[in-house]
Amino acid sequence: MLKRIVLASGNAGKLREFSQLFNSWDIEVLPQSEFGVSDTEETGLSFIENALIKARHASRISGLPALADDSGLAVDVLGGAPGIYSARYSGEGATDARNNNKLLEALQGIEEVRRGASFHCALAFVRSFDDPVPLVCSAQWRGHILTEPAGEQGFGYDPLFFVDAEGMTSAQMPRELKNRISHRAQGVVAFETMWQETMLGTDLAG
Ligand SMILES: O=c1nc[nH]c2c1ncn2[C@H]1C[C@H](O)[C@@H](COP(=O)(O)OP(=O)(O)OP(=O)(O)O)O1
Ligand SMILES: [Mg+2]
Repeated sequence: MLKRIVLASGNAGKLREFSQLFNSWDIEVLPQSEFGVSDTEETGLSFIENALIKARHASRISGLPALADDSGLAVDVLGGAPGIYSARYSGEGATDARNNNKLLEALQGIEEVRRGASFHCALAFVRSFDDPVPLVCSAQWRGHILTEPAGEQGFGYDPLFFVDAEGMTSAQMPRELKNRISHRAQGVVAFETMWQETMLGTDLAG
């Protein structure tokens, strides 16, 4: 039996990472665009709520189980901003470049030791749009925000996110490294544990 789930995201950077993160899984993870699912409003007040909203929306339209990622960057000295508003940080027509510029402006004059930040990733999986027992989990990744961008890999805030343990930004990491240690990578590990505890033996997971 073909096991297919919809990946409820329109972000090309995330989709690239998920295709590697789910590479070894015995399921087909297909982007929502293949089912004509477009973005929905992210009205939640937390990463987890927004992940659930996106997963339910994609499942409703595709008729398939769906997995969503809601993620973002929380900067300590900004009280956790931009947080769940990371993608919309620079307002109407926001792009990664504008968001990064706005972040640099917000942190102007702030010394390195006070530039700590975390990437957050919430994952939500629903078997159907009205699934009363979704699988949800989340993970964080610690770093600090540089004063200028470095690196070409990845997406979003990666060029500004310096990971001290690796001595480089997440945009300077080879794809394999980021996909071993990132908030999203850790989230998928947590998700896999829940998946094995609840889904194995069901139709979906075989
Ligand atoms: O590994 C990452 N490296 C760099 N930046 C990242 C990462 N992970 C999330 N981010 C940033 C991008 C975006 O500014 C926001 C996610 O917003 P978020 O609403 O979850 O995603 P999105 O709107 O781009 O696509 P979608 O909602 O269709 O999944 O956090
Ligand atoms: Mg979004």
